[in-house]
Amino acid sequence: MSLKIQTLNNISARGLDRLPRDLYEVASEMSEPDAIILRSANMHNMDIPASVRAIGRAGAGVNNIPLDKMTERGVPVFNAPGANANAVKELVLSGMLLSARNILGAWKYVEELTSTGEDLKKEVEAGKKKFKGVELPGRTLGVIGLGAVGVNVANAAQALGMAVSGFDPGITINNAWRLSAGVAEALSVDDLMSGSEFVSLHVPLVDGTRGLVNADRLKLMPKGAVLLNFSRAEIVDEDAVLESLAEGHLKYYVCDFPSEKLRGHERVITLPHLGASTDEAEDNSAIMIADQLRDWLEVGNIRNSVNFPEAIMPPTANAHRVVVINKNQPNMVGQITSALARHNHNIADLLNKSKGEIALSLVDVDAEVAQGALDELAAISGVLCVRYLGAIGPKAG
Ligand SMILES: NC(=O)C1=CN([C@@H]2O[C@H](COP(=O)(O)OP(=O)(O)OC[C@H]3O[C@@H](n4cnc5c(N)ncnc54)[C@H](O)[C@@H]3O)[C@@H](O)[C@H]2O)C=CC1
Ligand SMILES: O=C(O)CCC(=O)C(=O)O
Repeated sequence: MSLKIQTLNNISARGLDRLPRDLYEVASEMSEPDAIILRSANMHNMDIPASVRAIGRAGAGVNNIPLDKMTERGVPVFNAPGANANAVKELVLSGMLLSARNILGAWKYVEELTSTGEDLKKEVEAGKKKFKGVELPGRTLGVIGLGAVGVNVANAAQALGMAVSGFDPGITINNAWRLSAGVAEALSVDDLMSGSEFVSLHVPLVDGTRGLVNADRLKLMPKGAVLLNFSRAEIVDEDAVLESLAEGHLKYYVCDFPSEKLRGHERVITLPHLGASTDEAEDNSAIMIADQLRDWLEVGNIRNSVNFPEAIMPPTANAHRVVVINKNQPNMVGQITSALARHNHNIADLLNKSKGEIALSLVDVDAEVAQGALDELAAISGVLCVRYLGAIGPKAG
């Protein structure tokens, strides 16, 4: 078996090394790939070949991938939850410090001084009053979205002495356990914004979060507040931010998504989508994605898919595995097992899971599966895809 993996962005070599080259061909240009690994490349207008059986996002956000189209085709999309969360947290903390202490303005001031010797020292001392800042302990921070990144940001800010509140109606039990006890629960986005001198956004870009921070909500923030956006550009109404800065209401906008309008503004700090760009985050994300893709392509297991159910079934000794992906509708398992029975196949183990419109069955059959049986499975109405993985398990002793 040889599997072809196409990369659409630079992916850490430590991750790609998890794909053994006797089994995998990995390249940025290839025809008919079995899977695609990417970071921020925009796949929405891409012609995705029919050969693709998986997409792996080496990161968190999947708004650059046509999820609905992939679900309709029966293609799982994976991401790497939490793999880059510490990197983003550290940049958010940097952003808070850059804005609280006016560091970039102060640095620019010094860079532009042309005097020397004693005159330089005098100018330094005379000029520094323009850059007086504030300290973080006691300041209020509101975190919108308490997922992998948001919880890290909230906990770190609290450890620095800030008074932190958070809003996330969909917080997972796991993230609720990770959250420091002192982080207060805001009742709504409006409630959070009206009580926060710093607001940091950590929600995915979906229909419900597009334009989440608008002119009305910016007005709720205290005068002199700082907004940090390391989520996605479209979550914030950029014109409203520029207006609020011009009115002297918002003090700083710190974000990871530059635009023509934002660039050059003295109270906007934009970084080149740098949140996840550390050695550690790039390695973690690529390793996680490579391992998950291997588990899916070779064994049929699904971990951390955003459009497919979690499905993990240890291979049965001496069995041959069939993976069936179908629309989540009644009587599919019955039809799948009947089709196999018609070909005298005995089922050794079976797992069926569903999520939204998609269902997946992992079927371990105790002998090699005939092509006729596979054709019959593929012909069942509602089946989107059938994959025959063959003998994947240990040999019985
Ligand atoms: N700048 C960068 O390089 C990076 C940016 N990101 C962005 O940050 C986002 C969050 O990343 P993670 O924390 O890893 O994702 P996550 O999936 O762990 O957390 C997202 C959280 O947002 C919550 N949420 C969704 N809609 C909400 C709403 N309307 N109000 C409040 N909470 C809401 C969810 O319940 C979830 O707990 C990503 O989707 C991505 O867009 C993530 C990593 C790197
Ligand atoms: O891979 C990157 O550099 C971007 C990371 C990111 O935005 C994400 O993980 O959502």
